[in-house]
Amino acid sequence: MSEIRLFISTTEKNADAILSLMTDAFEDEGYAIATMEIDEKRDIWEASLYLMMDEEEDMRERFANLLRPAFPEAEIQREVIPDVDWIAKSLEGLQPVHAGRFIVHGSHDRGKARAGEIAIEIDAGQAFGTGHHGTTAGCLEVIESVMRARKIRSALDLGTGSGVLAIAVRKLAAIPVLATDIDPIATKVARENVRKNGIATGLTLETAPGFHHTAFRRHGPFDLIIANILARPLMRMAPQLVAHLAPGGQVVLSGILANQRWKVIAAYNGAGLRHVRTIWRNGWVTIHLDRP
Ligand SMILES: C[S@@+](CC[C@H](N)C(=O)[O-])C[C@H]1O[C@@H](n2cnc3c(N)ncnc32)[C@H](O)[C@@H]1O
Repeated sequence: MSEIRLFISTTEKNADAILSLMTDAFEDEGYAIATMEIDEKRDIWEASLYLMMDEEEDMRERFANLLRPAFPEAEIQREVIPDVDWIAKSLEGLQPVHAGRFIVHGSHDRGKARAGEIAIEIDAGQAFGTGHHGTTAGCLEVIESVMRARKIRSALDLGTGSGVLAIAVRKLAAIPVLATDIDPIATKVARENVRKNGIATGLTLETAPGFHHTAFRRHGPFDLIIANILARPLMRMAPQLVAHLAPGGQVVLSGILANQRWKVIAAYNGAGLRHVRTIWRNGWVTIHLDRP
């Protein structure tokens, strides 16, 4: 058995319809994953279907039959994904990651930032958030664009993990940032990373589940709330999260799979927010919403 990728270049207009066709047709088979990868700068949208199967088997015809009625021009490409060398992969995982203007790196890669890049030093520890995951990278990109376009005076990073996103906000602007995590190990790791990044003041770390801590009332309401958790808890906490958002505030949510995004957006629309933009990174989406 090998991993095969069938993929098709498309446009923003057709992306949703193609992804839905793929998910509906193949998801019950258990071995297929449909994802959308987007290169926004070059406006390239690529819908991919990953399948585990014999290398000789070719599903292109079945895939083409599915797409042809709506997309007769669609050209399906196929590649065999080489077996993963996990040692090489784990070393690759230690390489610096570029997301927007940020470069997230370990201590061994200090000084690798190029002119204009903002360096964040995170050593892989027991907390999530080295920048390699599509959710973290997506958040970093959206945070940068939100903070470039709007005046943000305070921020909350809920589910801070390694502290990477809170550190990113603080590196963009000298504003007060509250960063919380349900996991005390994460807040300990984050504290160490905050120190390593030379942030001595203005970033408060607390261990708290959801919004259960007096710090939220003390520091809020916030102009920017970032939460990279998962779709279900994000949907559950929509009313509370919005209650801590200042008028005109901005929200960045991640930890959401492509096919869960409409439910998350609906939950936040119901709580009074407006959808601004969604970006895809490695099969995960990051959503930007605001309070009109
Ligand atoms: C996917 S990690 C994100 C880490 C980091 N913010 C990033 O973007 O890389 C999610 C973090 O949220 C924390 N978390 C999960 N549920 C939470 C909750 N209800 N309240 C606070 N933190 C939570 C987890 O412990 C974990 O550290």
